Amino acid sequence: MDRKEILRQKKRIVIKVGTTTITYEETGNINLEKLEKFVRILINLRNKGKEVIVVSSGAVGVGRAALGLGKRPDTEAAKQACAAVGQARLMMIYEKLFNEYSQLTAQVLLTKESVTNEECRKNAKRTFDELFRMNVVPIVNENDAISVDELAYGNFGDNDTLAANVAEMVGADLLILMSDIEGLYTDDPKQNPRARFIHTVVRIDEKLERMAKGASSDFGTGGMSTKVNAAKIVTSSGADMVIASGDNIYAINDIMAGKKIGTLFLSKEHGKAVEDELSPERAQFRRQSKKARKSENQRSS
Ligand SMILES: Nc1ncnc2c1ncn2[C@@H]1O[C@H](COP(=O)(O)OP(=O)(O)O)[C@@H](O)[C@H]1O
Ligand SMILES: N[C@@H](CCC(=O)OP(=O)(O)O)C(=O)O
Repeated sequence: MDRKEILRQKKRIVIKVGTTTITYEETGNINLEKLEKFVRILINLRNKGKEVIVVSSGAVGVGRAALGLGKRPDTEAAKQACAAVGQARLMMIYEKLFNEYSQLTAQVLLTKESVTNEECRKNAKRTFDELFRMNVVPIVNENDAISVDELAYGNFGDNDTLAANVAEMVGADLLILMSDIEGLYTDDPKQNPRARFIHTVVRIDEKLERMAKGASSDFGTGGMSTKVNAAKIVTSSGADMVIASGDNIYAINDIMAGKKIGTLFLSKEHGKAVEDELSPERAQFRRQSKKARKSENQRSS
């Protein structure tokens, strides 16, 4: 089971772009050239028959730049006001770019309840299903102007976790996180020059979780720890996940073609298959234990 085999057949894909991918670090303004390329890549994926959902960060950063705030806003109200300004601007630009190719988009702003409350989750899923049926590309973000989960606590709603929850909700088979770094290292390479790159993650354990630290830039939020958290959600739901650098936005095409770009987190099922390929004895032991459990269950029922 190789990367090409796994990635080329993906059908429903969630792609998350971080603030650092779509804005200029020095100014916080939107990188229009990159956003335009990104939109073309998305439309091309649709032309190939794939279904895509975008999870786009950037509301706070873009709002902060638009309002001319030099430093990161330090009150919740200021961050939320930035998000309200920035989200509208961001959507206006996405809308304009998609419109050039007559592709309809939709803004879907979610809150924690959209995922944790069963009724809201059902509604959100129904909306996504309908949007897919209508050939619309949903552009998702957290409803930052009213939600405090992400802005205040930096966990649930950070967009890495949000993207994972959306991928799980819509039954996506692949989540791609475009970041300011090419993937997962054994430690934060910005702090530790001896950190080594990890191409494939077969299984997420505590050791791996400890490697992933927080964000180091002024605009990024979650860092690697929220990405590994996202990988846990996604790989348990049966999908694979890739983290890659948004510096080269065309990397999305290479990922879809199965090239060795970024860090691939294998779904639990694929991870087991790879482990079994590496160790046939282990595969045999697993099969035998499964058989023993089955006959034990049959005896006791
Ligand atoms: N083990 C690690 N491997 C790679 N990057 C890491 C690791 N631990 C922490 N990081 C940091 O995570 C950052 C990426 O996350 P973040 O700043 O939230 O950006 P984005 O939202 O664009 O993905 C990297 O720039 C890096 O400094
Ligand atoms: N929802 C927030 C961004 C949250 C977030 O996770 O940001 P990032 O680390 O840039 O992906 C916004 O749109 O500004």
